[in-house]
Amino acid sequence: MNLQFLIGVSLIVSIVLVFVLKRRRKKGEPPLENGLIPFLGLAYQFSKDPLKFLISQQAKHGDIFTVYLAGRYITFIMDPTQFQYVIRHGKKLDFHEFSNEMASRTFNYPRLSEAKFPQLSDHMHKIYKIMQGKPLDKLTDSMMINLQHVFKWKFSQATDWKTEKMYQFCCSIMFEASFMTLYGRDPVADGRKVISEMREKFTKFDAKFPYLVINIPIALLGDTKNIREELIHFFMPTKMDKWHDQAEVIRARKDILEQYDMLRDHDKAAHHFAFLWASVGNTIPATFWALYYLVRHPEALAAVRDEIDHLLQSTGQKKRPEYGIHITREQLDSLVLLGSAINESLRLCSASMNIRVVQEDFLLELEDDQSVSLRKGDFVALYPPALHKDPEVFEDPEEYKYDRFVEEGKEKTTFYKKGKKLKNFLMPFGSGSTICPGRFFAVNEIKQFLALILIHMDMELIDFKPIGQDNSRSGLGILLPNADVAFRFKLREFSD
Ligand code: HEM
Repeated sequence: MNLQFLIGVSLIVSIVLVFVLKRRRKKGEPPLENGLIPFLGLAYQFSKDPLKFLISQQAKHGDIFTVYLAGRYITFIMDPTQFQYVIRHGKKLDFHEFSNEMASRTFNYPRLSEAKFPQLSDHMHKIYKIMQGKPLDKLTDSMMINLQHVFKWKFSQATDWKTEKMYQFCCSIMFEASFMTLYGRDPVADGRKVISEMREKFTKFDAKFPYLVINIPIALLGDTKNIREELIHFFMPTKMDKWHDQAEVIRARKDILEQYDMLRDHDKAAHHFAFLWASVGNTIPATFWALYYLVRHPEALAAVRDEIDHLLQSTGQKKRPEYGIHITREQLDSLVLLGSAINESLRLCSASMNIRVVQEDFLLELEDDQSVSLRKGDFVALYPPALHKDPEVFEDPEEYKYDRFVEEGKEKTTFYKKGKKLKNFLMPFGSGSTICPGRFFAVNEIKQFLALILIHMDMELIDFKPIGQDNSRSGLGILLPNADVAFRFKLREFSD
C-alpha cells in the first residue's frame, strides 16, 4: 500500500466519522457549527483572527451560536445587552472549574479540590479584598515609592536623549516596581539583580503561556519546564521568609497556604508564582499600550500632561529631578483624562474572553423573552473585543480617542447598543463574581507610571511605522505588540 492511498483512506474515514459522530442541534439550542476537522473543528479559523471569525459567524447565525473548537462546544453570546444574563448566572454558569484546572496545570500546583484542600479556594478569594477599598491606599502609596526608586536609579543621568525599546522599557520598570510593592525584597542579596534575573525568566515563560493554557504538553515547549521550575523556586518559603516589606495581600496568602499541611513547599511557591503572573502578565502590556498611544498622539500626551501638571500645582508640588512626588489614591481618581486615555488603550488592546462552564442542562432566559437551551459541560463565552470594536457602541472604533471616556469633565459611563444603556461596556478585567480582583490596583499602577513619566520625561517615537497586535494570546488578556518600538526620552527641564 502506498502512502498516498493510506492518507486518502484516513481522510475518508475521518470525514465519515465527523459526519456520523457530529453533534446535532436540538430544539431550542443555538445554531451549531461543527467544522470538518475531527477534534479541531473550527479552531484554526478561530485562532487566525478570532474577532473576524466571530463577526462572520454572527452575520451568518445571529447573536447566539455554538462553535466546536478544539474538543469543546462553545456558545458565544455576541449581543452586549444580553451579557448581564450570563454574568448573573454564577451557579449554573461557573468559571472556577475551568480556571482552577487551567491554572493548576499551567503553574504546576495541585488542583484546589474541596476534598483535599477544604475552603482553600474560598480563603484565597476573601484575601483579594485586601487589594480594594482602604487597603488599596497603602498598596498604591507603596507602588509610588517603588516606581520612583526605579525611575531615580534608571534615569537620573538621562539629561541627554536616550533611546530604548518601549516594551522592554515598560516591562523592566513595571516588573521591578510591582514586584517590590507586592513581594518586598531580600535586604541582603542584590535585590535588583535577583528581580532582573526573574524578569528574564518570566518573559520566556510568558511567551509560552498561551500554549500551556490550551494544553500543549510542556515537554513540547523547549526549556519552558525548567524555566517554570526556576521561577517557582524563587518563591520557596525559606527564601520568601527573608523578604522585607511584603504587601499585606501576599502575607495573608502565605499565612493561608501555611495552614494546609497537604501542600508541599513547592506547591506553595507555585501559588505565589501564579499570583506574580496575574499581577504583571497583563499589567505590563497594558502599560505599554497606554504609553505607546500617548506618545503616538502628541495632542493626547499634551492634554494628559496638562491635567497632571495642574494636579501638582494644586497640591503645591514641584516637578523636581529628585522624584519625591506624592499622589494619593483620591487624586489619581480625579485624573479623568488620564483615566480615559488608559481605558481607551484597554478598549483597543484587551482580548480577555469571559468563559463559563455549563453545570447542568438548562434554559438560559435572556432579554425580550428570548431563551436558549444549554448543555451540561459546554462553555458559554463572551468575547469583549467584539463589543469594544462595535461601531454602534464606540464611534470610529479603530481610532484612538484619548478623551472617549470623558463627559463634561467626568468619567463617561453611558454607552448604548440598540438604544439600550449598557451595563458592561468595557470589559478588560472579566466580569461578575470572577472579575479581576487586582483591577483597581492595576489601573492605579498604570496611572502612576504614566504620571511620573509625563512629569519627568520628554518622549518621541523613533519608529513611526504603526505596530500591530500579536493574536497568540487572544482570549487570554491584554494582547502583546507584534514588534517592539524604538523611542527616545530625556529628562524635562525643571523650572522654579
Ligand atoms: C491591566 C491589568 C490586568 C488585567 C487586564 C487583568 C485581567 C484579569 C482577568 C480578565 C481575569 C480573569 C477574570 C474573569 O475571567 O472573569 C483576572 C483574574 C485575576 N487577576 Fe487580573 N488583571 C490585571 C491586573 C491584575 C493585578 C495587578 C493583579 C494583582 C495584583 C491581578 C490579580 C488577579 C487575580 C488574583 C486573578 C484571579 C482571580 C480568581 O482567582 O478568581 N490582576 N485578571
